[in-house]
Amino acid sequence: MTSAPAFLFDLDGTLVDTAPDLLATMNMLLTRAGHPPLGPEVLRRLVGRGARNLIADTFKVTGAPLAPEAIEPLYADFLKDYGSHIAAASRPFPGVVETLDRLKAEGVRMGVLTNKPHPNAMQLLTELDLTGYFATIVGGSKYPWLKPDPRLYERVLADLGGGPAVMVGDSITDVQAARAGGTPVILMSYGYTPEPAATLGADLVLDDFRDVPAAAKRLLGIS
Ligand SMILES: O=C(O)COP(=O)(O)O
Ligand SMILES: [Mg+2]
Repeated sequence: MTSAPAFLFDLDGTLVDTAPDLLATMNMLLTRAGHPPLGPEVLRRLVGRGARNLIADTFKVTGAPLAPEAIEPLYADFLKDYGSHIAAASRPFPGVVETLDRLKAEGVRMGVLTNKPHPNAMQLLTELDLTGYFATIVGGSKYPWLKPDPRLYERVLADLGGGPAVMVGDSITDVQAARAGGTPVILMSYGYTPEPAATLGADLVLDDFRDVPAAAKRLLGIS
């Protein structure tokens, strides 16, 4: 038995730097529609509220907001294109794999809770050989809710067997989800968010993923 808490990890901007392949897909959709491409810094401000919101926001910042009925066909194109190169350039952030290895060796329960469409999340984690760390993986289209809906958080906590848990993410939806679920939340400073992570109300902001296990234990008062 371990005294460690369970961990719920966000995916994009927390475990994996997905910006390069997301950028390629968004720029394909934009240029095909006759709009200028986005730069990486703009994209990094828009990721985190699911693919449909990413499509709507991406077109909005190019000066060409979409009619609501235009989003669904673009979502279908997004899934197809993104799935064809999802891990071409996307890689785990520094320290992620070694930390997951360590936590797994300690018998810690871990899950992924992401607003990324569920098939994309499964494919990405499979191609990067990361699925084996997680007892549960919940992507944005698995249930009819996105983060920060508390029903989603409850499901994932239940999947992990209850008990103390910590959310590790990069954006405001991660903070709101954890608050609704009553668990502490750590944000990674290198992630995707329009506002600096330090302003989002997390219990702690970390620069290095390797510091997550010790910080989580401190937050929960576990030695
Ligand atoms: O919005 C997305 O597609 C990814 O979001 P995530 O940060 O919840 O993984
Ligand atoms: Mg994120």
